[in-house]
Amino acid sequence: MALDRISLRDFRNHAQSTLEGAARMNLIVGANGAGKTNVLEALSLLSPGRGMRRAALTDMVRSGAGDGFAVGASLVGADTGADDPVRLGTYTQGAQPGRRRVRVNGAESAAVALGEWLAIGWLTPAMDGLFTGAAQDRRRYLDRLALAIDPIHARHAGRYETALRERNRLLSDDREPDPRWLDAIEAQLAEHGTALSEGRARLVDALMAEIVAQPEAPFPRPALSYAAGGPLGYEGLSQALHDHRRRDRAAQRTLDGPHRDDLEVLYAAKRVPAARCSTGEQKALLLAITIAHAALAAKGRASLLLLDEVAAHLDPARREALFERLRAGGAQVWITGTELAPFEAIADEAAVWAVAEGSVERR
Ligand SMILES: Nc1ncnc2c1ncn2[C@@H]1O[C@H](COP(=O)(O)OP(=O)(O)OP(=O)(O)O)[C@@H](O)[C@H]1O
Repeated sequence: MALDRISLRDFRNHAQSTLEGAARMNLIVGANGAGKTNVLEALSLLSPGRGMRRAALTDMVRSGAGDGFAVGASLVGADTGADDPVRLGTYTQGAQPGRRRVRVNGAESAAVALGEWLAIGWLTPAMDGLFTGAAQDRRRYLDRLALAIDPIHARHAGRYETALRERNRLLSDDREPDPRWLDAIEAQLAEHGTALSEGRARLVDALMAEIVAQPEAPFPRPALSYAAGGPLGYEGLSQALHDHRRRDRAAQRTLDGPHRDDLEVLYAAKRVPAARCSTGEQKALLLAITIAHAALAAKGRASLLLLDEVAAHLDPARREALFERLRAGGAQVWITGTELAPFEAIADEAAVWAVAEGSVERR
């Protein structure tokens, strides 16, 4: 299962680009600012969520274009019982520029429907600070990985966020909150919060099982653990929320729950937290997680792996090892680079796409 034909209309600097006949390995090559990452970002929108850059939809529309953008792709080899490819598409319209629409086989669908066909993972230079940065980014990262495996995870995350905002609003109000209203909101928090924690913990377990099955060298093996930010289980969480109303009111925010979770990552062999590893080691740990996740995601559904500027920073031995693992995994891979030289080892088996000034040509 893989994408075969991809088209971008009025997306970033691409007026109309079509990639016909994508391979299992795809190299996107071009000068700085050519529009390579834009192709990856367009692909990332074929999953629920805000895409690889978490950008506003209006920023994605090509400057000067009149009526929104469109990204479409056909998925071949899916187990549908028919030979026809599955057509996936997402677009915006000028009349409602802030609304992303999704179509599956021509029928208007919810964004989560994309997740039933495709699991998409990515690694970008913007993620370099993941281990040293804010816990919120690691939670978001965990959720993105989890929703690629189980699209329903996104719904729990959304509902939890909504209920959390509502409880915090009530707690910071000057008036005493209505306890029955709090009961109802806390029931929502406990329900979706429990599903969220369970989804994150399940993901970490599954990732670890995949990681230990991979060879240790030359990428360091990460050890992941899920650090819960509140009591686990419906009863425990709803009781804590109920018992801590007074304290949370003083703090004007909710202090228990999965919005306080974190993902802890160690360089396993050294028992050193990832945040204290070198830049190169951190990148290698992230790559190891990314590859393990793609392998996990490829079970049962088409899996796409988007690697933005990843190869240039690896020494030749690690680069070769990366290609080896990508070959062994089941994901369709998209890698960007400013030149072809670092990819010589896979240039024969890969489709090479040359990008220049927002247009794409097959080499
Ligand atoms: N909405 C938009 N309309 C038109 N052009 C845009 C839009 N958004 C971004 N761009 C342009 O797209 C170009 C950047 O494309 P992209 O990020 O894909 O580059 P790249 O090929 O990955 O480059 P690098 O190698 O430097 O990372 C920039 O020139 C930027 O100004």
